[in-house]
Amino acid sequence: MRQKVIFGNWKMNGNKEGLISFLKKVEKAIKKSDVKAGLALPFTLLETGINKAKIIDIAAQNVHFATNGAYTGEVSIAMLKEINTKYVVIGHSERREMFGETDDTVNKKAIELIKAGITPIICCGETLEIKEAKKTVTWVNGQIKKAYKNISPSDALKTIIAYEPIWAIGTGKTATANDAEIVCQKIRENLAKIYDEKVADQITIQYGGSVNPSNISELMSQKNIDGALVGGASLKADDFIALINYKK
Ligand SMILES: O=C(CO)COP(=O)(O)O
Repeated sequence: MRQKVIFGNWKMNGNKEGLISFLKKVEKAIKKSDVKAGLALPFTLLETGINKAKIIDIAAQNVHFATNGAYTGEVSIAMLKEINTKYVVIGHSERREMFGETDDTVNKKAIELIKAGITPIICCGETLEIKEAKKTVTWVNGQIKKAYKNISPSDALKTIIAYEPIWAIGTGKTATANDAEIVCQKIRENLAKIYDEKVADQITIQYGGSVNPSNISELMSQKNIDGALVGGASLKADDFIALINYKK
């Protein structure tokens, strides 16, 4: 059985003091369970998070695929590795929309992260326009196919996928659990076509988009939804605790 993996994505929020008290409160309250909890933090908070967190895994929200060089403002994989970063979120729709992330850069980042032993959390998801044109599955499967180009089956197992419909991010509109399940199931079928069923069956697929303490249980009860990537609701310790300790 796949383990549930619930990560908060703090986006461009938070500070050191707030993170330290958040971790103290949350780690005390997280019940021993089979849920893996994580937090994707801004670069400046990574080291604090990694040093202070005992249970929660820490992720970066972006990285550059190049080893080093003239990329002003960017951070390399080696830099993240030096501070012991275990996960990096790549291809988030906000990065695709505002910072020029493409399927090609997502693929390059995934390949280099896997080489470095860091788990990429590969984001995909459709706009409202694509959803309304009933092209969600084609779109998302296209993103996945390109993200996994030249990645071997054994390396594919070292990745996580986050399905985040763009129209559901920060809008309060969640995909219904059933709609999210259908897309996640289609992603898994696509992985089975790219690789095989055994590989597809082992890859964690998270859902993201307005996940909160009141809808988490229903989403997590779906067969093909293996966790969540949570923005807004991960910023408050009490909500994050409720998400991790969700009622099964
Ligand atoms: O983008 C998200 C997580 O990466 C989702 O954000 P919200 O949970 O705020 O909708």
